[in-house]
Amino acid sequence: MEAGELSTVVAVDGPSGSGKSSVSREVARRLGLAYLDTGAMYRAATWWCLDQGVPLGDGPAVAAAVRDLPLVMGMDPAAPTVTVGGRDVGAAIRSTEISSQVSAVATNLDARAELGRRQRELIEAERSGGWSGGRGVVAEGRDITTVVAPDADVRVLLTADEAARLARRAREVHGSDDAAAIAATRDQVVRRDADDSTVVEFQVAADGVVTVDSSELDLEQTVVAVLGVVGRAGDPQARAPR
Ligand SMILES: Nc1ncnc2c1ncn2[C@@H]1O[C@H](COP(=O)(O)OP(=O)(O)O)[C@@H](O)[C@H]1O
Ligand SMILES: Nc1ccn([C@H]2C[C@H](O)[C@@H](COP(=O)(O)OP(=O)(O)O)O2)c(=O)n1
Repeated sequence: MEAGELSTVVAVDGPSGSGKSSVSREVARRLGLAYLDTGAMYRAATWWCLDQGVPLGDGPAVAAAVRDLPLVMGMDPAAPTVTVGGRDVGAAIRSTEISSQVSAVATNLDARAELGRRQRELIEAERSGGWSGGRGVVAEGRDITTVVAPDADVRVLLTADEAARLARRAREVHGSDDAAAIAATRDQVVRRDADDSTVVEFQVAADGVVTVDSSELDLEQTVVAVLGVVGRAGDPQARAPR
């Protein structure tokens, strides 16, 4: 039996507010898999550039800073961590300042190449060992099903209509989904996805990627739907030999 044969890699992509992070984390927890939040890596890279005084408009300087990024991702789904240069930045990278500027890193192709390389390394490490001891990983982002891990055992595009995504993010950030909260959230969700879409396709499922639409589902129903996709792929009859 080859090393990694029994491991499972689940790739989840989708737009902002579709539920990628909360659903992927819970799916990983229930299956005993590691959890990799690749968006947190883009956020950490943005935090690092600002911390180092690197102007986000200077593409080559951003790329150089990302190459030197001293990033450690803690992949326990019960308590994921993001550490840069020994500092826990888990809370800082969720600030509105980072959310509004992260696309500058996400649209930098050299930065994408570097972060994608690190993501592949982290995913491969979970196939043979890592936090999961070789059980595998749920990795979520925008280009995991297509660029980072197109050979994943399970590939899911998690979608939700714009109204559902705006309302979820507004409740999360502003504690309300009234008109003012929705308006205040629009930049983070709609503008950022439009910017990010210029470099990576995450609105339409690629060949072989299963779409799960969470617009009418609550969190638990969405977790169950994704577990269902994993279960079908885990069926030896359905799973192609690696
Ligand atoms: N299916 C769902 N129904 C209702 N709320 C959800 C659902 N999925 C996620 N949420 C909530 O919406 C917010 C955004 O979810 P998140 O997982 O951060 O999305 P993403 O990672 O795709 O941006 C969170 O507060 C989360 O609890
Ligand atoms: N694999 C990835 C993951 C995230 N990104 C981009 C998309 C977003 O602008 C940022 C932050 O991603 P994150 O998933 O935290 O964003 P959300 O606010 O949850 O939508 O990074 C990406 O380009 N490729």
